[in-house]
Amino acid sequence: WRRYSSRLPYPPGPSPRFFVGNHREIPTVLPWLTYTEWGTVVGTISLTVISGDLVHARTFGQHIILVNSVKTAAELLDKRAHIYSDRPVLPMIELMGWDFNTGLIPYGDRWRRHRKMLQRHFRRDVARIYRPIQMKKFRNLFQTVAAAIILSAVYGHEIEPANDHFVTLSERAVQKLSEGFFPGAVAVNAFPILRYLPGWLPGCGFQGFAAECRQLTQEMQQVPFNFAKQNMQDGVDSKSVVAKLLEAGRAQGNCDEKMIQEVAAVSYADTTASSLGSFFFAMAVHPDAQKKAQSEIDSVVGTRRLPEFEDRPSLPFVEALFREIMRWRPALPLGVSHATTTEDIYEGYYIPKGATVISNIWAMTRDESIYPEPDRFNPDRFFTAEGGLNDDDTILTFGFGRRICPGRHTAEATVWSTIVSVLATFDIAKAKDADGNEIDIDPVYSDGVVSHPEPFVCSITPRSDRARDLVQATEL
Ligand code: HEM
Repeated sequence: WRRYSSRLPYPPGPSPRFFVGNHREIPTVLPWLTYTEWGTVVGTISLTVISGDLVHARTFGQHIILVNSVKTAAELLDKRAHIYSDRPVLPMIELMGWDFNTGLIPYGDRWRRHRKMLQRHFRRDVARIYRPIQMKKFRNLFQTVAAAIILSAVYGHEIEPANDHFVTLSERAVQKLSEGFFPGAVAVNAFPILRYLPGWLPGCGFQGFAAECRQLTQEMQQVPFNFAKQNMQDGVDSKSVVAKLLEAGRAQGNCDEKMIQEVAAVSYADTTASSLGSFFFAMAVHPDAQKKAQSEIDSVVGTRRLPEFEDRPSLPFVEALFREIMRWRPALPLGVSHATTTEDIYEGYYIPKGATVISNIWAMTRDESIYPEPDRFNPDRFFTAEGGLNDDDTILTFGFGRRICPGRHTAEATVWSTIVSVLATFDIAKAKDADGNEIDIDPVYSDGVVSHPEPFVCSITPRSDRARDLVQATEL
């Protein structure tokens, strides 16, 4: 089988050059756009025949498999999850201290233990416990709303409205992770031996960068953990995830504090803020969709109270709007790369062991056969001809298979509750300049694993005196 399989071709893709492979074609800016093009273009100078669903490229010795369709992602990453659930080995990640993160841990026992802890506290039924916090924290600005929820649930820490120490630590570490792919760093990932060279050698600037990042990743794990542990010892906190994990560990006599620190820190290096930014952007430029959602909320909920999670099934248009935000601007356009633990054959193509497998969520959310006019923001696409919500409720940007985002139930509830609470009480629109002209909004989305809109100006005004009074008077 081995002899047979190694004679099969790799999936189609750009022709590799000697030694460097396709290193020069791999884009450094918004790569998901180029990868999506590779899935649709047939034959250019450097491209051989491209079938679309599966594309093969190579950088130096590393095989890269791009999965461009939901169907193929389901076949490989879900159904063959026993093969496709590893992560690529990137020495730079370890040098930067980011290897504590569940999302980057190789498939195996340590990952399994992490996942079990996370699932215990974030699975669908447990995620309901955080609903009161989700509703309460809506009062904060949207940039900090996600961090406020997760830090309160995980560490029992109520964040400062601005410049919160814990939030800053996480933001700086996440920022470094996105920056960590400059040329020197890419070279270490391709040639791991370089990690042993001293920082003063030319081209070894990555060592200093990595040391700085390692310091941050350690602090973001230790500082909030010590806070929660101290509160627990002082008898102030027994409800946070950290307090519960410590208690359970101690009761079982095998309390792995390091692992609890890691798992807790994973939860607050969170990406929910990207989706919230896209929501404000979408609402400012699509007033019709906004009005439609507001009318639905007003007619179902009335104006004497704020929406609750129990209202969710009665708000189909808000549901469609939520799905469309997550589809239109997926927070992780390329997900998190998987890797194969053994070789595989798919539709006559050979996929080697150790290949990096990239789920191109951007391409999947732009599949015209499922989402006509995919770049248009259109929540109505989630309704059937009969007027009911269709069954397309899988949020692709949470990834696939055994490595699918374990925080998805909490994240989904945070995004939904923010959408519905904001729309019930505020109007979002384009801001106006001094002459009263509307200021156009077209935010640049950042590169990196998480793509979020760069800050933009928009107007957020209370919908009416009644709504404003309600917000002020209600003990949220
Ligand atoms: C809108 C918000 C979020 C989005 C779009 C998102 C998306 C993702 C994606 C695409 C992956 C990789 C899936 C794959 O490998 O196929 C992932 C993994 C992960 N996410 Fe999320 N996530 C979000 C929020 C959260 C939250 C709130 C938490 C914590 C409670 C969380 C914890 C994790 C962890 C621990 C992993 C690694 C799982 C593993 O490798 O086994 N995420 N997420």
